[in-house]
Amino acid sequence: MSETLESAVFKPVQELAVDCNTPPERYIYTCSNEAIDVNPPVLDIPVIDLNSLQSSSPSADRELEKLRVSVTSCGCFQLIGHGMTSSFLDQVYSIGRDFFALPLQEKLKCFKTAENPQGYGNDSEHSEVLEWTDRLYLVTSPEDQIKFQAWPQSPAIFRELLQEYTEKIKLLNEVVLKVLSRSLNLKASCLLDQYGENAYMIARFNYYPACPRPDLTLGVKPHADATAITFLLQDKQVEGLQVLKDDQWFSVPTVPDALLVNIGDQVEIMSNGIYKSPVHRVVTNSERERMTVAMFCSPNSTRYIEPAEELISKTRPRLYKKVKNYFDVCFESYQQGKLPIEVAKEGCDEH
Ligand SMILES: O=C(O)CCC(=O)C(=O)O
Ligand SMILES: [Fe+2]
Repeated sequence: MSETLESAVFKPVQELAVDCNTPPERYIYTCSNEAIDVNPPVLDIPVIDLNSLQSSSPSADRELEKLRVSVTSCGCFQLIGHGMTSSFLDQVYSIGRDFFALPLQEKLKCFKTAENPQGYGNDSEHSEVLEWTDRLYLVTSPEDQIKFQAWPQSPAIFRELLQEYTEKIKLLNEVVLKVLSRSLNLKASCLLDQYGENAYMIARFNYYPACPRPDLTLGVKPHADATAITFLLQDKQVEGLQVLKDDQWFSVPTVPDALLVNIGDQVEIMSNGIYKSPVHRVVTNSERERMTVAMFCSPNSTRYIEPAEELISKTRPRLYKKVKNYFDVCFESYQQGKLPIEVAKEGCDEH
């Protein structure tokens, strides 16, 4: 490999975790006064069956109501009946697991750079509190944004499988946006029309090595996803995701073959805040590594999104302004030390 400046200072957490008794200072999460609770109560997240939602039987209405309640109360739901087989999801999962099991030299062939943030790496070049995780971050759609040079050559099936998964999630995302519209009493195409064509899809394989002190470090710090929708393929063996609800952390269980569907900031905006993008974080495990595959779906950066007209009224005024390229909003918010959703709210009545 040609060693870049970035890869020279890169410290994979995977390597750090070997023979580590205490995480280095930079990984100690000091941003909260409370200790990290690795075993909070379990969140009762409804399991939504897409087959049942799309059927013409009366159970479809019940399922739609369950979806509405679930998204209103926790901003996410567990989706089954999505049409992807268990063995296909296992294959998607294993291309990530196999990639992180490669020797470092091999993984570094996909190393991200300052010019191209896609690829393998973590945030160890940054100075803030670091997260106990390594990642493989790849734009998978639209085609002209894909940087295949950052995609692993090994395992050999990686590219074909991730592209197949992308196509399946693309279709699933459209269906989910339609059922979310219906659950808000909007016409089925309402959210999808705003979402538009040539949307962005990003795959992020999150690898969390076992950590000697889960009470001191986080796999991912508290955040809300900047997406429209996130689909998360969880680790079947090891849990770690937590969602903040009513100012308390809850752990998210893994449901076999379900995809966890997370409402992102951009659906929060389009729904005029009826659906909230949940704040979540990831805790580590002292015994076992964990890996997840997140698929982030967002409108194309040229697209404007705003609260649906039908959801604005005298009693429920418009809460967010019209925004374009939410990644720019995120950057602006980061510079101002605010949450992106707060920036989307500023001066909304002026637009
Ligand atoms: O790994 C997880 O459980 C969640 C990861 C996550 O929140 C993210 O990638 O945005
Ligand atoms: Fe997230």
